[in-house]
Amino acid sequence: MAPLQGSRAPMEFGGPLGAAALMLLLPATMFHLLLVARSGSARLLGPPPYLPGLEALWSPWALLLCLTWLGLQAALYLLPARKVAEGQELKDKSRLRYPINGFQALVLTALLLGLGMSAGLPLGALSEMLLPLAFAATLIAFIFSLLLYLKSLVVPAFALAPGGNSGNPIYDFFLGRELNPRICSFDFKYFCELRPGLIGWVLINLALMMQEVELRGSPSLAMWLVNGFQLLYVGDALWHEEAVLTTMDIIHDGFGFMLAFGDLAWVPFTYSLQAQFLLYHPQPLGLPMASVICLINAVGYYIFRGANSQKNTFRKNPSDPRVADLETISTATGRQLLVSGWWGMVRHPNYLGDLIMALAWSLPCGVSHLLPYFYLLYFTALLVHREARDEQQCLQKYGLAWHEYCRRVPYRIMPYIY
Ligand SMILES: NC(=O)C1=CN([C@@H]2O[C@H](COP(=O)(O)OP(=O)(O)OC[C@H]3O[C@@H](n4cnc5c(N)ncnc54)[C@H](OP(=O)(O)O)[C@@H]3O)[C@@H](O)[C@H]2O)C=CC1
Ligand SMILES: CC(C)CCC[C@@H](C)[C@H]1CC=C2C3=C(CC[C@@]21C)[C@@]1(C)CC[C@H](O)C(C)(C)[C@@H]1CC3
Repeated sequence: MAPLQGSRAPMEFGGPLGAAALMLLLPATMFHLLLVARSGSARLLGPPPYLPGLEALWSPWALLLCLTWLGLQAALYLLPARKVAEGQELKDKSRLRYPINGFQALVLTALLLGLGMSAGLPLGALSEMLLPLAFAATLIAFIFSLLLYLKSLVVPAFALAPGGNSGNPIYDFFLGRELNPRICSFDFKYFCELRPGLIGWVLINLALMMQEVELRGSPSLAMWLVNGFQLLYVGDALWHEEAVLTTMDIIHDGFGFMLAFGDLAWVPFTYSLQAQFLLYHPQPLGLPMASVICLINAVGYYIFRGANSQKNTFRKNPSDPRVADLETISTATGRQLLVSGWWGMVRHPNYLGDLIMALAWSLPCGVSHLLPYFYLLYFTALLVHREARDEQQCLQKYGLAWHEYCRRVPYRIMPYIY
């Protein structure tokens, strides 16, 4: 068994008790949302319309479909990539290599789907199977996390994540012990973060749109907007796939239940909530309002992409002409921090852009219900918490220089507010 790390990171998420509560609460919330979205009243805060029995949740076909989907995405991951990128330096000074072919996987999935649909594949029927599919995905996430936990017990100490090896099995199962679990060159965390869940999300959105066509003859403008905005977000993530290698999830967090469930179940089945809502609660949307919503999404995307690209370009090559003129602070690690451009506006401009987009994804659903705004509420909480975790890590990495950055750029996410 791998020894525990010398210096243990402080526990997050409320320790073992918080982790245990989240492991129950997250799947329960996901099923609540799935049930409520199709109910007449669609009340986010009310009780679910009914409690489904096992026969409504369990379907071997749904399990088979989920496993086939994972198999297809794994096969696409293994196809030759246009580029192989190196990750950040690890504790043993090595760097892992990652295939950059996520966008190719999206395009090939779309082509296969197009072929399937022209051969009569009833994609809309997927929208009737969301409950058993979500159940199967949750089951897979639990079993997968257990296997990951067992695997982590036999890896050397340097392969463990800084946060997920507290010695408490519940906490470590939740957060993930091993930083980069792999079999040969197949990296499970990197694969799950970007492929099955994100592509699954847009697939579910499309299925809901097809079902709307079946029911009402044509897709509504609101459904078009939600599908379009979220496809742009997923396409962007896969186009800029290499940038995920510098996120907290890849660099810092282990691969445990939180990310396995988040990637495989939470993202596809809760992030598609607006499209689910629209299928059962059609909303009128005029062109002027639709134009305003498109503008909000465009502003959000502009900030999100501008900020993420600026940081990624700077981290790759600080002398790149696109960032060379920006003002910086030097740190004791030899790395620099940007204090002008997007990163001089607030300390997390990318979160601000992401939140503005989240608002634009909910607005097509009107203002009669709180339910489609769940993503915005959850995402605000997630990013506020994530920002605090990142600040803590940056303070540890950069010490005084980070204090100086906070003095120069006092707002975290929203200028003059937070
Ligand atoms: N849709 C979703 O569910 C989610 C989306 N996201 C999105 O993912 C993206 C990535 O987010 P995340 O990984 O949390 O964090 P960031 O991309 O914001 O990365 C934070 C890191 O950036 C570096 N950094 C911070 N400040 C500066 C600066 N001034 N100059 C240069 N480098 C700096 C630090 O790392 P270092 O110095 O070591 O480089 C810091 O740890 C965001 O756009 C976020 O909105 C995130 C979570 C969920
Ligand atoms: C369910 C729990 C409360 C928490 C689970 C969190 C995960 C769902 C998210 C953690 C970080 C994520 C990122 C993206 C999706 C959601 C998760 C996995 C991301 C891939 C979305 C697309 C973006 O462009 C991105 C920057 C690549 C994102 C990276 C972080």
